[in-house]
Amino acid sequence: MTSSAPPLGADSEVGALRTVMLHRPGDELRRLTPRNNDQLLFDGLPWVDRARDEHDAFAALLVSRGVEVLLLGDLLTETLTVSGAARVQGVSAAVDPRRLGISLAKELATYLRSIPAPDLAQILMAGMTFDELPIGDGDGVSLVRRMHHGADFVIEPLPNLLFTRDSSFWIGQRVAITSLALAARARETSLTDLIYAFHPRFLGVRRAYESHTAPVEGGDVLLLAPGVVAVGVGERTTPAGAEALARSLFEDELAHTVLVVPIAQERASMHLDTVCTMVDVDAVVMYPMIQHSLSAFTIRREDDGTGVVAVTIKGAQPFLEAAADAMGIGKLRVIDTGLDNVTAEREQWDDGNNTLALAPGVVVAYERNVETNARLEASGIEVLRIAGSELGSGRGGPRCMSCPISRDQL
Ligand SMILES: NC(=O)NCCC[C@H](N)C(=O)O
Repeated sequence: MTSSAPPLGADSEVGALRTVMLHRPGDELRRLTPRNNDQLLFDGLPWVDRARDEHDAFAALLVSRGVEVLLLGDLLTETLTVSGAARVQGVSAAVDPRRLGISLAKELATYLRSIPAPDLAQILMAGMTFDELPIGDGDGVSLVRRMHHGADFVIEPLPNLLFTRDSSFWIGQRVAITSLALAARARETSLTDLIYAFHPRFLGVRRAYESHTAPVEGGDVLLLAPGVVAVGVGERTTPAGAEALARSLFEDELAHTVLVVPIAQERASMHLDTVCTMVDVDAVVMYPMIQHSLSAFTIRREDDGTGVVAVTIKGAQPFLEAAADAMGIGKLRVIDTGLDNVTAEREQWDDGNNTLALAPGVVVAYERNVETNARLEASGIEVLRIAGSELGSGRGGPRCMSCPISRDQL
């Protein structure tokens, strides 16, 4: 780390953002077809060049506001360049003998370990088809090769890498590599794991939620205030994941209170951050349809002075009340996405609630959510608008597309 780099870590969603990890859309998005887009968790087929333009504009906006932008693809290439162990691990997570058979898997793994780092990074992100297999079928006896269609994947692509918030998140000075619930995304964490383990920028960084496997996705984790974390439980993060995360955060003294928040198990609200994000130290933007029904179980770390971590569970009670209590504020202000149900539902679907705070009261939002953005501004929030017509087809907004690596402490 250079001496001028800001300290790593985050204790809130709104402290001034210093460093963020984004993923510039790449060839993994060109893998999407009408036949696989549902399975790969996209609602349509993005126009990739335009998505990249939109993303470049997002990154440029952050840079213009003094934020250091790190790109996942660059970090991965640098990691694979400096570390042989990273290569071995990355390849073994991508090459699956159960799918390819032992001989093809072995041959492919040997080949991949030998290619230049940028090419390997590209394959680990964008995958590979049988047509693209770089090794010949020698004596022509690979049943796997004969029986697969040329367009089938030898290595599945990772189009959802774009949503860097989900595959890792920082809490305190530690990073958590998450455990993604769905097959289409599971391998993403093998890449964030490599980056944080082997990239020189992150040497010495300690882990949170280490070695836990119950599903926890970063989009479900909201750092409400220093020591206070909300965890959504729904389509992705499971009750077991929330419980394990809470215990782990307590043991590492990264939190004293965790609010576990049930959310509808459906695509529109796949993560807590699709219905609620923080826009100021005491304010959230929230989908109005859930404002009065959202509840929370409050789990607290009890310290009896013996060093043994005990927990208490309270609830469920209304989320807004539980949050304000835990944060030690009288009231959590709510800015909602509109009174008209149809507009609110449309803007929630288009990630109106999924804003990224650059500082208290300053957020990045998709321009298309006109009503939500107007309501944010009417409440005194500065809204920096970005285009997202193509980026949005994966159903994620500015918060989903960013993993804050360094924020000023509150
Ligand atoms: N935090 C988020 O809500 N991330 C958006 C993830 C979208 C992605 N297509 C997914 O379904 O996982």
